Amino acid sequence: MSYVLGIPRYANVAPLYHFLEEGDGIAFRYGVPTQLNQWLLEGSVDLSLVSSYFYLKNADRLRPLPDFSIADLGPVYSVNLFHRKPWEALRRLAITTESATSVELLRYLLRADGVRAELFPEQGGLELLERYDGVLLIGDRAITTYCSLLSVIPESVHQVPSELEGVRITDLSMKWFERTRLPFVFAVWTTRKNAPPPPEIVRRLRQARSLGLGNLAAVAGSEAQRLGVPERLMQHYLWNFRYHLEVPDRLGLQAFAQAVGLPYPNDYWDV
Ligand SMILES: C=C(O[C@@H]1C=C(C(=O)O)C=C[C@H]1O)C(=O)O
Repeated sequence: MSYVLGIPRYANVAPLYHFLEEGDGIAFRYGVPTQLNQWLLEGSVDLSLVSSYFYLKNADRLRPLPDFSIADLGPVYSVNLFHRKPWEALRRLAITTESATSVELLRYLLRADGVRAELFPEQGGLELLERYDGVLLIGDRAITTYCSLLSVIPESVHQVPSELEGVRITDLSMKWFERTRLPFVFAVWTTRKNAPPPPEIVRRLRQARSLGLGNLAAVAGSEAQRLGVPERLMQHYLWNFRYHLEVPDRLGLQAFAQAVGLPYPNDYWDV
């Protein structure tokens, strides 16, 4: 029987699995983070990238690998609140149903600034701005939405616009950085506590990550094609991530646990 890996099909995950071969004891199951979170708890996947918030909330049953993350320091470019009114004036927001972490991050950032907005789960894109003050999008959808507003690809990271065609783009990871000066961890590879990860699988995951990061241009090329966005933009997007859950990332995760009032277990598989 194959060992089942839960994978969000987002461009930011591609450097981890692009060079991982299915078969030979490994099967993939794709889903959005909110689905994968449930599948892991239920047992229909064995090892999955799960939303960091979901992990923290279910830390009595889950344990992550020690050295894998989808994290970043500063802007992430794909966890965006699109809005017309200023941040302080936001009252009714549509939120993605794909993510647990980003929604809790948004809740925290609003609360920290004393902004009293109500959040409503919705599926859709910028058309929701007709009915809401803002729309939270993540992953590929946030990237393609950003690109649809962008007329020129910025030459420098300092030229990435935060407002396009009257729509403001608030990058939640950047807002987190301004507050904490720490990385933000969106997801971790996690198993159930009663089912340790086979070392051979972890070895293959590490090897795939090395190949993915070492050949980022190839990964970016195939993801750019899949999403229909410029390759140069995809490369910049991908080189921005932190995939190793290093000490600064762990400190970021600890600060996030504190921000949302959950304990930080600091307990990883020794593998
Ligand atoms: C930063 C992102 O990372 C993703 C965000 C997740 C979440 O918010 O639950 C889960 C997995 C990550 O791949 C993104 O897709 O925009």
